[in-house]
Amino acid sequence: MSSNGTSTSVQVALRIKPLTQDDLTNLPARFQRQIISVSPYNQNQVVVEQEKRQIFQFDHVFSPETTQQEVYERAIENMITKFLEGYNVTILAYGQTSSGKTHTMGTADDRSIPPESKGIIPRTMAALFSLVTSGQYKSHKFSIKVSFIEIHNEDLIDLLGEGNEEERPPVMIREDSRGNIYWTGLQELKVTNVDEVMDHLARGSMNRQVGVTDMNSKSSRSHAIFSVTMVQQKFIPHNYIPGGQHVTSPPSSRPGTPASSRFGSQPSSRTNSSLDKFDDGEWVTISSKFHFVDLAGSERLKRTAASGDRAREGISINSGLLALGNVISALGDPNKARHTTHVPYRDSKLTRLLQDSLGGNAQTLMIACVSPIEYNVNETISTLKYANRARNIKNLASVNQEEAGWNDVTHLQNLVMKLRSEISTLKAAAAQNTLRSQNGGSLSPEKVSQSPIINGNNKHSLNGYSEKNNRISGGMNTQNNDFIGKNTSITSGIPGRMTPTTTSGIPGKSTPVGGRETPTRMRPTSPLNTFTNGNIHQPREKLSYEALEEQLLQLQISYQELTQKHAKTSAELALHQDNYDEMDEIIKNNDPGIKLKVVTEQEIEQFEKTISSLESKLAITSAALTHSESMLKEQENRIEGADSANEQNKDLVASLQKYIKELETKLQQREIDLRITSTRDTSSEKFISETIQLLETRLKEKDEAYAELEEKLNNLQLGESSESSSSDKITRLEAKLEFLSNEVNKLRNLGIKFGPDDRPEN
Ligand SMILES: Nc1ncnc2c1ncn2[C@@H]1O[C@H](COP(=O)(O)OP(=O)(O)OP(=O)(O)O)[C@@H](O)[C@H]1O
Repeated sequence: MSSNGTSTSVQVALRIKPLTQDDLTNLPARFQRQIISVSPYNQNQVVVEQEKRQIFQFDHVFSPETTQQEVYERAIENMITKFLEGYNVTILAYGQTSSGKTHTMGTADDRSIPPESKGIIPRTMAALFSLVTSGQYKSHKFSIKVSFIEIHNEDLIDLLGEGNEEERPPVMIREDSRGNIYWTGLQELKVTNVDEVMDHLARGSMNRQVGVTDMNSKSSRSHAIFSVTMVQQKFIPHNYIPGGQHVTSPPSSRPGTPASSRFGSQPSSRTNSSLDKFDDGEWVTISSKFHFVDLAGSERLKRTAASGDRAREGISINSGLLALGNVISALGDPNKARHTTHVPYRDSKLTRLLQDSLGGNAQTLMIACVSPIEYNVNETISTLKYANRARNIKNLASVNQEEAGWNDVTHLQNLVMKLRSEISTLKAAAAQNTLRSQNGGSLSPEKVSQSPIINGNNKHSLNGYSEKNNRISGGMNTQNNDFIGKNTSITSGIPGRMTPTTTSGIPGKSTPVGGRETPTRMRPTSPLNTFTNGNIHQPREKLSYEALEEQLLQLQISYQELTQKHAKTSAELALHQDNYDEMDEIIKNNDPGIKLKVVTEQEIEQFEKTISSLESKLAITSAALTHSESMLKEQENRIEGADSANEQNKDLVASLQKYIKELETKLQQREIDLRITSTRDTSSEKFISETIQLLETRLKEKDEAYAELEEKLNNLQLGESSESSSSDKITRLEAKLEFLSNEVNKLRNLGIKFGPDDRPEN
C-alpha cells in the first residue's frame, strides 16, 4: 500500500564531458571547438554557441571539470534518503555514444577503476550499506537484492543469469494490480555488503553487449538496468511519538517475510505467535526499488558508420529511445499531457520496464550526457531538447509501505478467530454479570477488573473506542503512526487501517466516519463512572454486549468476504499459473507452429504499427502511381501527336525527295547544256585563235611588205620622178594598216589574246 503521494517533476541533470585524448586523436581538429558551456550567470543553465545562441535550463548542470564525487553529492545523495524512506528511485543516463553515460553511472565498474573515477552505482551502494548498518536504522531489518538486466535487440537478457542461456526461464515483464512493474525469470541475488554488489556488477557488465563504433572503441550496444530491491521491516511501537524517538525496542522475533514481496516471492504464512507481537507495536514493511539505467547511445546510425549487426542493434536502440522519447513527449508536453490518455509505454521493452519510473510512482533523475565540441553539435542539441522535455514529466512518488499482514489471509483468519474467542469470553462475562445483577448481587470493581476482557487490552475499547477510531479513520496514515493504545492494537494491528475503518473499529469497511454511529456509542463514557456506580453498569454491559454482537456480525461478514476474495484470488492465480505453465511449455517445446499463438499484446501493437506504417506507405505509393499514370497518358498523347506529325513529315519528305530528283534532273540537263556550251566555247576559241593567227600572219606579211615598201620608197626618194606615185601608195598602205589594226583591237576586246603578253590597246 502506498501513502503520501507527492507530485514531483522528473529531475534532469546535464553533464558535459571533458575532451578526452581519444576525442583529440579521433575527431577532426577543425571541429574540436567547444560550443557548449555553463552559463556564467546561472549555474543551472547551459549556453550553446552556434550561428544562433541557445540556452537550456536544467535542475543541475555539471561542467567538464565536475568530478564524480561532486555529481554524486549534488544529484544522487538525497535520492538514497528517498529510497530508504520507501520511494522507488530511478536514475537514467541518456546521451549519444561516448558522451560519458557508462562513466557517469559506473555501470562497467571493476576493481581496476580508481576511487576518484567510481561512478554513481558504486558510490550509491557504498552509502546505502553504510546507512543500513548504522545506528540510525538499528530498529529496521533489511533485505537487499540486486539484479542486472539488458535489453538487446528487444530481448531481455539476465546479465547475472548462470548456466546455459537457453535453459534459463525467459525474463518477462509483469504489471501488478496497482500498476507496479516487475519482472520474472531473472536472478535476484541477495547482498549483504558493498563488495558483493560490486562483484555482481562487474560480472554482469562483462556479459554486456559492447561493440566498436567509429566514435567509441567500447560502445554499449544495449540498454542496461541494474536494480536494487530493498525490503525493510520497521517496528513501530505503540507509544511512538510522531517525529520523535521510538520509546520501546522492537521485540526480538518479527514477522518472517515481508507482507508484500514483489519479484515473484509469495507472502509467507503467519503464526499465532507473531500476532502477539502486535500487542507492543506493529511491523511495517517498506519495499522500494532503485533502478540505475545506462541507456545505449542515442546517435543516428550514419554517425557511427554502422552496418550489418551494428546497424540492426542501432535500429533497435533507436526504436527503444524513440519510444522513450514518445513517452516523454506524451508525459512531458503539458498540452499533450492534458489531452493524452494513452502513453505509449508498450511500444518498447525499455518503456514498459520503466513504466512506473516515468510518470508513475518514482523519484526519477535523468542525467543527459553531452560532448562539448562542435563535431557533435547536432546530437548535443537533440539530447538537450530530449532532456528538456523530460523535465516536464510529473511523477506521483509515494512510499511503498504496508502494515504487516494485510495481504496475508492466514493472518487475517487467525485474527478473526482470536477476536471471536475474545467476544465469546466477553459474552459469557456479560451474561454472568446480568445474572448476578438480576439476582440482586453487585459486581465489585475488583472483580470487573479481573475479567480478561475488560482488563488490560480491552479496557479502553469499552469507553474511548469510538472516539479513538474516529481519529484513526479521520487521519491515520502509516507515516504518522498516530497510534491508539494497547487495547486498540486489535484494530490497529488488523491490516485495514490504511482503508477507512468503521467507527466500530471493524476493518475493511469503508463506511464514512460516524455514518453508522448511534449517539450512544459516540458518547464518551468515563470508566470510573461505569465502575464506581453499580447502578449504571447494567446499560453499560448491555451496550458492550450489543456492540460486541455487532462486531461479531461484522467480523463474520468480513471473514466471509475475505474467504470469498481468497477463493477468487486463488482461482485466478491457479488460472494464471495454468496459462503461464502452458506458455512456458509452448516456449520450452519451441514448436514453431504453436509458438505463433504466443503473440503478445505488445507484438500485436507492433504489428498494428507496422501495418499502419505500411498503409501510409501504400497511400504514398498509390498517389505516386496515380501521378505516374497521368504522366504516362500525357506522354502517350504526345507520342500520338508526334506520330501524326511524323506522317505529315513523311509526305513532306517524299515531295521534297521528288523535288530534289527534279532538281537533279534539271541540274544534269544544265550540266549537259553547260558542257555543250563549253564545247562550243572551246571551238569558237580555236576558231578565233586560228583567225587571229591568220590575221597575225597576214599582218606580219603586211608589216614585211610595208618594210619592203619603205625600203623601196627610200630607194625611190633617191629619184624625184617617182615621188608623187610613192606617196599615194604609202597613203593607201597606211589606210590598210589602220584598218587591220582596228580589226585586231576589236578581236582583243572580245577577249582574244594574241600571245601571253598581249594587252588590248586603248
Ligand atoms: N567526465 C568524464 N571524465 C573523464 N573521462 C570521461 C568522462 N566521461 C566520459 N569519459 C571517458 O570517455 C569515454 C567514453 O565514455 P563512456 O564509455 O562512458 O561513453 P558512453 O556514453 O557510455 O558510450 P556508449 O554509449 O558508446 O557506451 C570513456 O573512455 C570514458 O572514460
